[in-house]
Amino acid sequence: MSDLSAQTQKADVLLEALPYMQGFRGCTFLIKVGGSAMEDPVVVDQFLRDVVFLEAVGINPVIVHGGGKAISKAMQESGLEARFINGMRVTDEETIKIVEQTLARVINPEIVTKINAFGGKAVGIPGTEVFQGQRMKAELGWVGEVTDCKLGLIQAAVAGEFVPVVSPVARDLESGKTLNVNADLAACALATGLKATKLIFLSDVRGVMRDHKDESTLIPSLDEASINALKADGIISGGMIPKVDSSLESLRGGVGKVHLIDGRIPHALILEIFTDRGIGTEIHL
Ligand SMILES: Nc1ncnc2c1ncn2[C@@H]1O[C@H](COP(=O)(O)OP(=O)(O)O)[C@@H](O)[C@H]1O
Ligand SMILES: CC(=O)N[C@@H](CCC(=O)OP(=O)(O)O)C(=O)O
Repeated sequence: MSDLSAQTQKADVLLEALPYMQGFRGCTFLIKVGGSAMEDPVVVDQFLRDVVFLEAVGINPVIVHGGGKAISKAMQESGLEARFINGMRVTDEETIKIVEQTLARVINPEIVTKINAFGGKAVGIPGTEVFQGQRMKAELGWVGEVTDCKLGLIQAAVAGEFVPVVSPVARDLESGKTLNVNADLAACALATGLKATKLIFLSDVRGVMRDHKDESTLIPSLDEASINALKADGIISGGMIPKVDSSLESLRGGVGKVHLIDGRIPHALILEIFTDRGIGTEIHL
């Protein structure tokens, strides 16, 4: 290929992105990055560069991060066994300390530092400053659901062109203590509060598939009726259930569209948003 045609191809790639950039200027995208998509530091770097790119073209990215795998590892190092009920970590007094420490001292600062290193501006915001909650079930201990979001800090950060990076913990309205919140549910609550144009989940699967183990069975687009049918058939199970259920709730609450993408694919975010063919599963009402 001649130098000139290679250069022209680069221009074509940029021009394919142009209508998306024009359409999304000033829009808020809530991006949830799961612990399972944060295993490989090279891919995390690529993802965070994409976030800086989004911000640079006038989109307002807001990040809610998980950290389930890192929390389980920290528990193991402290001699504690991780236990889950329907995807929720059973969280006793000792566990909530580990959850808070892992999120506040390891995961959150890592994301903030990297965004800053890539030339963006990020600010870490503890979920307790944003999410108000209540305990879910006695058997889960200090696990909460979000009852309200305080948007002041997020809006101030966005106005100052900072990317807010929020951890999945909430302030318990009754006791004032910290509650451990499933990061998917925290992301949905915040996306709804912000009326985000898009809610994007980065996980460790291609999207919703008919057969987990066969990527060629990826389902590109889903609505409420098809989700219910797939759940009834047991095709959507485990960790995917809270993701799709809370996604539908967010859509009903005013979020524009939900995307499930594979965070292990290099530059998954840019590919999903700025190219004509998405790479994951799109959920709409
Ligand atoms: N139909 C399905 N398609 C894809 N993944 C599914 C499906 N049903 C269940 N899953 C499970 O959902 C998991 C993703 O949810 P989860 O583990 O909670 O991710 P994260 O840690 O990123 O939040 C997948 O790893 C997969 O095991
Ligand atoms: C209540 C509950 O289960 N909280 C989660 C919070 C982190 C999370 O959800 O992280 P991922 O997105 O990486 O799974 C936990 O303790 O693992």
